[in-house]
Amino acid sequence: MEVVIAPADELARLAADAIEVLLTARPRSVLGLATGSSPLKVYDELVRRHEAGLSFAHARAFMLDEYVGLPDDHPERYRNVIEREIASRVDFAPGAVRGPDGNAEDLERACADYEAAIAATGGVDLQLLGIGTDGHIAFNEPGSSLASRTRIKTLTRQTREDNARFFGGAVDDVPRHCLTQGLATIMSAKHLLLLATGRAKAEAVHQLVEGPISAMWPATIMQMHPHASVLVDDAAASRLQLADYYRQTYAEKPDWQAL
Ligand SMILES: N[C@@H]1[C@@H](O)[C@H](O)[C@@H](COP(=O)(O)O)O[C@@H]1O
Repeated sequence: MEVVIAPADELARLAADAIEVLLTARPRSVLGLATGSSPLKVYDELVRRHEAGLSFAHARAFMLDEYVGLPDDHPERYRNVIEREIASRVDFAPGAVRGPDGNAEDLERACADYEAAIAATGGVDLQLLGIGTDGHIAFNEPGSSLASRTRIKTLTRQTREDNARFFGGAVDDVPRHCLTQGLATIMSAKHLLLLATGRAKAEAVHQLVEGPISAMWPATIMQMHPHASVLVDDAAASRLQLADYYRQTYAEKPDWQAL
């Protein structure tokens, strides 16, 4: 696991670099897109690079998760968030960006179909991730099976309170259920790239990088991934025990070594 501690703008550039290198080498790559505020600067940076010539025309993308039961046109439905923040701003082909269907009549079937669709592409090449204050990735809340696949989950009160800011502050308007890629689904991606900024994420980041692997902090499963990059700002890094070592490692990183 590589930990990079840097200002948020630099983190966004590093993440965009990794995506640009991938798409340039293999235009048909499969990207994993995340919602939440953490990846927004990365998406802005990708849009700038798209305007400078980077193409997504042959790429495909899969979203991590979706609320259950939000109307199709609700602005906070993750499908609409991804469309607004990135998909509509670059040149993905129609139908190239997919998410789990939180309004399907048969939700279990929708989860199984989603797993099959990801597998049919050969799997996600680079998965962007944020982290919840309780250590969730996608919507894998504490207690999630470390071997889980896409399924229905119940959101914790903490996550609904954290996300209430997207619903005008009204926690009761935040859905109680979601469909989410499981931890094993996420672990199948070839490169995991997690972004976290702000002091509210400091404990979750400490557990993710330095805690024991446990379903209580689901993101800790990333310690088992052979290629995981954790990009954090000073505030999110403020509880890391080995912060000096991570800073030194990044400062001494050879020029030829990518994330
Ligand atoms: N399902 C999403 C996660 O994918 C995201 O990583 C997390 C953190 O969000 P933010 O980046 O806004 O802090 O919140 C949500 O619950």
